[in-house]
Amino acid sequence: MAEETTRNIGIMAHIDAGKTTTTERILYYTGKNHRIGEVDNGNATMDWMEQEQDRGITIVSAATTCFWHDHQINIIDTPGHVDFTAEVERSLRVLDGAVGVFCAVGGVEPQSETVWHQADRYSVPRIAYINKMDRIGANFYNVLEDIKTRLGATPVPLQIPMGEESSYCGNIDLITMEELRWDSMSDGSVITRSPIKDEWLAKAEEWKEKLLDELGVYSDEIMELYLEGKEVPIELLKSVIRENTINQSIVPIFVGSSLKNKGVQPVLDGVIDFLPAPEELEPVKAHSVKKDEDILIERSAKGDLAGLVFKIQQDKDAGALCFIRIYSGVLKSGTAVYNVNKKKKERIGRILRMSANSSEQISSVGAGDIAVVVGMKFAQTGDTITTEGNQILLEQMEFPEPVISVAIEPKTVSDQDKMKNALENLKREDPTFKVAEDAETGQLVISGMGELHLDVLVTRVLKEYKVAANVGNPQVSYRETVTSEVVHNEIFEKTLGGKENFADITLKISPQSRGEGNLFISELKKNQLPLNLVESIKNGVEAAFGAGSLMGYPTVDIKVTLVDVNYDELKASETAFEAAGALGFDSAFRKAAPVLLEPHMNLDVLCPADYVGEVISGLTKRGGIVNSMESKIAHEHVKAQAPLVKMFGYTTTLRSQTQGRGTFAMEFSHYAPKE
Ligand SMILES: Nc1nc2c(ncn2[C@@H]2O[C@H](COP(=O)(O)OP(=O)(O)OP(=O)(O)O)[C@@H](O)[C@H]2O)c(=O)[nH]1
Repeated sequence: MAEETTRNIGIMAHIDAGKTTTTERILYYTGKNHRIGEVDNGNATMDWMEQEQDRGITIVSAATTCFWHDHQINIIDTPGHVDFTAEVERSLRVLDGAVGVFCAVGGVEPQSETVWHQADRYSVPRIAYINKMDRIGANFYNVLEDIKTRLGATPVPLQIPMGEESSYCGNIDLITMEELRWDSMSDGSVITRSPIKDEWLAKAEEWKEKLLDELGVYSDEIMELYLEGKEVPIELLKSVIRENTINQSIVPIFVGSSLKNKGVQPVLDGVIDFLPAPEELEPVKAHSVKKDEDILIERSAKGDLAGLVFKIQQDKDAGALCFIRIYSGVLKSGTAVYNVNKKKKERIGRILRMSANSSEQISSVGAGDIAVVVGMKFAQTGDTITTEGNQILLEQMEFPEPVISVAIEPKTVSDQDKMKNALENLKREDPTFKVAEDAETGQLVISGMGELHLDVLVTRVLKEYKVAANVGNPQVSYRETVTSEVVHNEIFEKTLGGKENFADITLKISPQSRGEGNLFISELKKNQLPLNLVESIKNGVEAAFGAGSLMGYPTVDIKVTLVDVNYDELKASETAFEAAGALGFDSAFRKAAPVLLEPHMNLDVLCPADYVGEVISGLTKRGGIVNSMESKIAHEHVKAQAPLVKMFGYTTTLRSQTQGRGTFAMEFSHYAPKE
């Protein structure tokens, strides 16, 4: 299929906005599904993992292909919970456009705000779909306002609903000025288009004017026709909307009720009409390993192969499924490729195109497309796949450090092996998940981005991989740093294998600002010490950065300066200088007034006005600082900061404080000294 007919899109939504229901309808109408899967029955095809069905939420993004009006749409499912940052970021990285799904009752919830802003950072063009128009309390116009004020976006409705709640019966298409109706008793496959009846005419004209007025800002041609009272051709409207959606000036708005099978097909039309095809986008940023310089890669099937592994999913039968986005060239089965990150060659076996519940084997996949390669051995999420001759790295994905951890201990020896395998698989899938061994207790500690993230990981180890294990309570991941400047002299002297090893170095250790990270620099004069030995000291210091001497947590924001050395050519060795670096750092660290840092989180809490007092006092009790409070249409929005350690179990507290009506999002903000 030609490139210009491909769309790689994500569906972004707050939990419960109806992403799964909407995706199901999309797959149904695009003819891939035989029946409509209902989330409530736990048989939705996208939610194929057992655990997702238990929890009723979508946690893992699957890439699913469907076809609509001679276009291929690859849907990259995007989780809506900020605890799954890595999932969100990795899918944003490979999609070219997105559909934001909002609930007509709840509007913009804190988590959709976070995900929306992540998409801003990745410059992803978006259209939005306001779902659940049939629900009691549905208000299309409130959500428009919310999108404007909370997301800072420019919503441009291309459709408006006829009625709301139980009287919601269809949409007015403001582009063609027609009524669109779906038979309530049917599966919604058939749309009846008819001229607008008197009842809706005034409203339709009011919103058409608003549409023209808004688009007139971007097009003199539209503005002139509008001012002269002339008809604006549909093609002109569509091309101006397309251009300004792709450059992210506007967000076209669609509306419907996925559950009632109304309003979904126009969203699919919108994906094709207004979201970009891969080759319309800027060349891709990459780094040439051989030349050590940044380069741009044309998005063409004729170029050298460049693909990004954006997801790994373990399949019980097939093994590792590697989801790869191809940016340039063609990936063919039976050929050898090169994994630049792992510096390993791999053979490409089967290539599959995935639909929600089946897969089709294909022989190749070209630039702009997405496919799954079965059984790659080394690939990990984030790796670049290319040819050996063309060593380039696509822009790397950056993930925040995990802030919470839990100890996990296998019950028997056989569980130990199973757990090793499980953790290894999970690590390949999820780069924000870390495994480490506690230096003191020898216990395995796994870390993640939040309580829910860890909970999901632990449940997968126990249930999916069937490992019997004891699991500790979640712990905050602390960091260690220094608060004063100290100069320290370290002398290393040891006879190893009959040879004297000697190093004498002087290090200055000083605190850096929060977030600056660790740094090693050398202030030695030229020729004071051979460069390989400076490198050895650096290696020693950097290895020691990994564990502070307070409690063994990683250190942050420390600058180490090598200020002097005593070099004895006969006794000097790399081993000695590396050891001196590591030991010198440890001793200097101890002297430089070290402190423990704990993660502080940004919190966004939404709740109805009646509960806001209790919510704020609850946050204050947990050591939170309320930064602002704003009254929104349906709720109060409280922004606060609090130490993560005090926020354990907050989901439950908030639920009981607000009778289930409060929601919150929490994100890492900064590290601060532990009180
Ligand atoms: N009344 C009404 N309910 C809907 C509509 N769409 C979805 N729902 C219901 O809303 C709930 C959440 O829908 P999902 O499709 O699972 O939402 P989601 O955004 O995928 O949620 P997660 O998988 O948790 O992220 C389910 O109970 C759906 O039946 C709608 O148009 N109207």
